[in-house]
Amino acid sequence: MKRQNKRHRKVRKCVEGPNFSGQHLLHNKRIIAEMIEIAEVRETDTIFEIGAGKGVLTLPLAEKAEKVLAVENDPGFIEVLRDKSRKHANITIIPRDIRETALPREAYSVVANIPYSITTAILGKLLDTPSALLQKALLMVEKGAAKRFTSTPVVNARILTWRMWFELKLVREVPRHFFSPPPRVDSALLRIRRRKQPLVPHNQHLRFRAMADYGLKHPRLPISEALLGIFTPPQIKHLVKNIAADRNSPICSLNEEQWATVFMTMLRHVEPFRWPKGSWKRK
Ligand SMILES: C[S@@+](CC[C@H](N)C(=O)[O-])C[C@H]1O[C@@H](n2cnc3c(N)ncnc32)[C@H](O)[C@@H]1O
Repeated sequence: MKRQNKRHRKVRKCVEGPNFSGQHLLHNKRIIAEMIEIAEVRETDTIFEIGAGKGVLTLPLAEKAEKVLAVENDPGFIEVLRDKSRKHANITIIPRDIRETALPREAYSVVANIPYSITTAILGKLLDTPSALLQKALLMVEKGAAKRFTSTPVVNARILTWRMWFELKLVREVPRHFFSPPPRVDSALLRIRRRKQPLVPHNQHLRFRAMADYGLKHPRLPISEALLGIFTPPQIKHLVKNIAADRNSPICSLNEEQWATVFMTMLRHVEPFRWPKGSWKRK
């Protein structure tokens, strides 16, 4: 271990513009064991680990899963990982930036203590395309981010769209002293599960996103005003009755099931030229 750390420091010195971003390594054995347990890793699982660091999660994951694909972009950590995983034929190290790494082409789950500075980019990569092969994920994230992804009412169209296909839950808060060095923010475990029944069909995700962007442009606007460009006033009257909502309530008060009904009603009863056009770009 000492030898590896020395080597790590040595390798770091040779790297141009070292990347220290988000390098808060887990050192608490209890939370590592808990993460593996909450993630419900099975022996047939392919685990995609984002930001493997020195492998504190990688090695126990490899004991449980069929294989682990460990993404890491710090050359020093990659070398430590290579050393440590020598005896584990089921670990593949992917020495790349996660933002430029292709997702697995087989069904996979994610277990990771991710770099917090690119949380939204990582979530977007995993969740923006709902028909992809992601089965479930357990991510260590900043507590504030976990709250934003899981809170109600939903004011963000992208997060609402994810929730049509995935259930997101903050499962536990994690104190700063479980990390070395401790981050400046509190952390939490975010569990993501694919819904057994998606609330709207997968192939409609871009169209749903366009409608969500339109509807949530001003989240506090009354339902009847926020949806007026899509539905006619008589259609809105039927719609609010159908979803048991008050036409004067803010549009952001709708839950995921109500949004699904709004969307399916639009597809069935509104002429396509009135459907909002997607103007969003993937970040
Ligand atoms: C919070 S640390 C977690 C390390 C390890 N999994 C642990 O729990 O101890 C995040 C890791 O992500 C790596 N990382 C940061 N940015 C990355 C990127 N863009 N692509 C891949 N890995 C990245 C860092 O080098 C670091 O090892």
